Amino acid sequence: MVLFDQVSVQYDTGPQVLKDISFTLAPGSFHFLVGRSGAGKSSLLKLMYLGLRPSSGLVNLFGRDVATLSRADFPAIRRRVGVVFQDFRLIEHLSALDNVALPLRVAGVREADIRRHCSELLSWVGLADQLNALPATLSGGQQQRVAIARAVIARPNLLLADEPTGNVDDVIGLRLMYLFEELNKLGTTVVVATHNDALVSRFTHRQLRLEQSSVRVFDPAGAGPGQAAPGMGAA
Ligand SMILES: Nc1ncnc2c1ncn2[C@@H]1O[C@H](COP(=O)(O)OP(=O)(O)OP(=O)(O)O)[C@@H](O)[C@H]1O
Repeated sequence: MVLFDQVSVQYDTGPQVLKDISFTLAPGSFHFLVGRSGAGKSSLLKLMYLGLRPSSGLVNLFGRDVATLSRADFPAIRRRVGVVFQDFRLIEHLSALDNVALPLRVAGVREADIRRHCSELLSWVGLADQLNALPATLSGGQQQRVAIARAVIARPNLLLADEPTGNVDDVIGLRLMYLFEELNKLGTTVVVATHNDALVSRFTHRQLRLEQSSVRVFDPAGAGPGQAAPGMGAA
């Protein structure tokens, strides 16, 4: 599903943000991505949704080496990836429902089905009364839930969530995690980047730990720290 081999990232003339990172994500796996602020979590996620090219090394998504992809290949890959951005990136002139509907409209789903699916999911995340609200009229936590609903509505193969519980209270945070777990049970590979150690410790999912530009795979359910190498550890 995802393979990184000796991947490094450097922005312009700055220091290396990620250095020789190698890991694999097996289809259907669930990982937390943890590390202090500035450790490179968002950069690593960007590599997985074609938002950034590695400075060196190999990134393989869905069996394709991203270095060999042309711009024309991007939309098909991106349709398979749901992203919850740290800053939400909702379309300001569209209602909550129409923001969530975007991936389904791109996929050509029937309008009646779109309205039904989107209202059901928005109700499930506690926004039944805000279907027609514009993003600017919603709180940060409500906008975050709209962003999450938009990322999961089309059941992506890969879900990447950047601090998806950063703006909500613990109860809603847990509910959103359960939503990700449900999606994972249906086959979606999930990566959740978070600072929230308390949340991470409630689950036994594997962790990609970013420290000093390197990644280490930790399996709380297993024998302890593992090595991060292609074809093992996170698979
Ligand atoms: N577009 C960019 N240009 C230059 N430097 C960047 C850019 N994006 C990120 N960086 C730098 O790369 C490093 C890693 O940033 P990144 O956002 O990936 O970390 P993070 O772990 O997601 O942080 P946070 O938890 O605070 O969101 C930081 O030092 C940041 O300043």
